[in-house]
Amino acid sequence: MAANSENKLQLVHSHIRAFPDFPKEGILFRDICPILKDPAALTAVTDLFEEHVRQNHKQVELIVGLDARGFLFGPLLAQRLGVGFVLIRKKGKLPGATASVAYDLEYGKAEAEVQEDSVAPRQKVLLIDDLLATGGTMYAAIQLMKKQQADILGCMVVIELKELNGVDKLKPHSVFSLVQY
Ligand SMILES: O=P(O)(O)OC[C@H]1O[C@H](OP(=O)(O)OP(=O)(O)O)[C@H](O)[C@@H]1O
Ligand SMILES: Nc1ncnc2[nH]cnc12
Repeated sequence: MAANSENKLQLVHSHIRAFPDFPKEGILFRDICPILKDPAALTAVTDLFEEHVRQNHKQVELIVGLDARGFLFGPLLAQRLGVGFVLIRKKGKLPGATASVAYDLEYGKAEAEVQEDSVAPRQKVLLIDDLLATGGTMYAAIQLMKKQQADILGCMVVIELKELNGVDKLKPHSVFSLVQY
């Protein structure tokens, strides 16, 4: 990896905090708020995602972000790439006709929705979120994109919690992560 990219990764890494027992006992919560507070760190995240997409997924047509923290990184990346951004939201937040799917979280249960007219059949999409834990949220997003008959190019996250094996749940789809724990 180029020295420049390595420096950017270190900058991102140094802007992630860990909070034990949040939101429940036994969960080590990885907090990305310091990244958002430092423009250099947020630019580094966007640069690294952009570099990955330009090298591996030139054909991308839409960035699809997951509620809520995928919304913090996705639109910045989409704007850089000159493509659109689509929201996958928790149930009950999107107007109009929606498709939905239920899923399990590391610390609970939820239901995800997308507007039916947001992605056209065979559109090439990349999914983005801040963090991959069990992979339940990203798996639900993949199911929603399949319902839309999208062409899923891959998934991207800032943080991957490797011990939870979320990547296995998402196969054969690829997961690109900046920081791994
Ligand atoms: O891989 P998983 O086990 O599914 O967990 C990862 C998801 O959990 C967090 O979101 P959360 O549902 O807490 O919602 P928030 O973004 O609204 O805080 C995180 O931002 C991911 O979306
Ligand atoms: N450990 C964790 N830290 C932050 N967000 C999460 N979402 C699911 N697990 C998480």
